[in-house]
Amino acid sequence: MARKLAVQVYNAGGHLRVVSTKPMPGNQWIQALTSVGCRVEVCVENKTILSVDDILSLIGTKCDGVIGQLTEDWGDVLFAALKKAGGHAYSNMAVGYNNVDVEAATRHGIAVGNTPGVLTETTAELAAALTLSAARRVVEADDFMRAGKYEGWLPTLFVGNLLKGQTVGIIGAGRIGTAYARMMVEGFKMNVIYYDLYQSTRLEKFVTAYGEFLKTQGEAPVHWRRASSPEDVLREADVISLHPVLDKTTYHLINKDRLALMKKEAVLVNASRGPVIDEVALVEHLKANPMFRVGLDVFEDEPYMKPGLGDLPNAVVVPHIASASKWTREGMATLAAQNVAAKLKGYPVWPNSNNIEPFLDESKPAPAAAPSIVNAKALGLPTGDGSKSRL
Ligand SMILES: NC(=O)c1ccc[n+]([C@@H]2O[C@H](COP(=O)([O-])OP(=O)(O)OC[C@H]3O[C@@H](n4cnc5c(N)ncnc54)[C@H](O)[C@@H]3O)[C@@H](O)[C@H]2O)c1
Ligand SMILES: O=C(O)[C@H](O)CO
Repeated sequence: MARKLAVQVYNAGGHLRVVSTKPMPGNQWIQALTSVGCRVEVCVENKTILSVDDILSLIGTKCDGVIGQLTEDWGDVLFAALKKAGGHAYSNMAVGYNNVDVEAATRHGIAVGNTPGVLTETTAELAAALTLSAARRVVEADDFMRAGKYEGWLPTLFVGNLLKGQTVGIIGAGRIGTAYARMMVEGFKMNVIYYDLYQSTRLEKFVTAYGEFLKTQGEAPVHWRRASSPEDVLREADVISLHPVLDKTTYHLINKDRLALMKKEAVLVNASRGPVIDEVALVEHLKANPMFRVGLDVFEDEPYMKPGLGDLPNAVVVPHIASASKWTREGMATLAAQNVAAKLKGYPVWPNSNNIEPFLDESKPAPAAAPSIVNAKALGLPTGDGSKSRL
């Protein structure tokens, strides 16, 4: 018999029961649910990652919708239980949903939401921070300083890489990859080479226009190139940042053979998902190439690092914090709640998940639509901007 987990209840009399597996920041998300008649139960158990059994006990025998986290295994067992409890809606509080078996959800008629857009710039900024930290050896130098080893300026102390005028490689030039590329182009006048399954005309147009602008300032223009393979990017770029989704096509996209193609002094950044890199191969590569550096926000077996990674001075490692700004995390919670609330109310799905701004504008009521439902088509859900009613 599953253990009962501690929950905090909002709007106890609400007729629709929605569970959030974690407390989430801000109040707007609770408001989005209670204002449409939901009783909201937030799991406050002191346990970082909930098991499937934990979540089964939270779902119980009557549950209309759930907001869950990327650390949880949302597969057939949980969707079957949610369906049996009368549920119709699930939302990840994340844009990535590789922890969700969307086919299983669809089979059980459950809509799956995610939270695109609100975290694009925040995540790209952290990737940029990791790039700078790795290129300029910020963490190594900080450790050295705190250890009382600094005896005075030296011409050879912590020499790193200059970014200006170098080439940045993007693998996965979607929302975040494009935002990161723009930062590196505008900030450091880097040239861009990218690999994606689709053409990123937005990125290409931006780099072309910025190159023209630089020319008017009497500066060298920047250039872009779309590569026909990840190998082209790895061979050519001085900095490579990974921003694809995690699926079968990107699992271990960076492996031993591909690491060997990269420049000896290249910087590799990953703020996508850990399994995009074969982390064992990466540890070996870092050991053999001390001037090769990485900045990692995500790890293959989170919360763990592969043996040896944490001992290497040429790796900067942070605990999956790329979307961790107050505005972004509150916005993610709001979008997740709006996905669930709108589905339970029978509202349509917002037609453009690349523009979710109207859902985050607190000065106006949110559109009566679900911001982003990834299996909307498979479930045959209608799309619409919700102009007929408001959430
Ligand atoms: N570290 C974090 O905290 C954090 C925060 C936000 C997002 N993410 C991760 O970043 C990912 C990207 O988010 P986004 O909003 O930019 O998504 P997006 O859908 O806009 O971009 C993903 C891009 O990956 C491309 N892609 C898919 N398969 C590919 C392949 N085999 N090779 C190359 N490119 C491929 C897609 O065509 C798309 O352009 C998310 O799925 C999530 O896993 C991590
Ligand atoms: O996919 C996501 O949204 C992140 O990993 C958490 O922000």
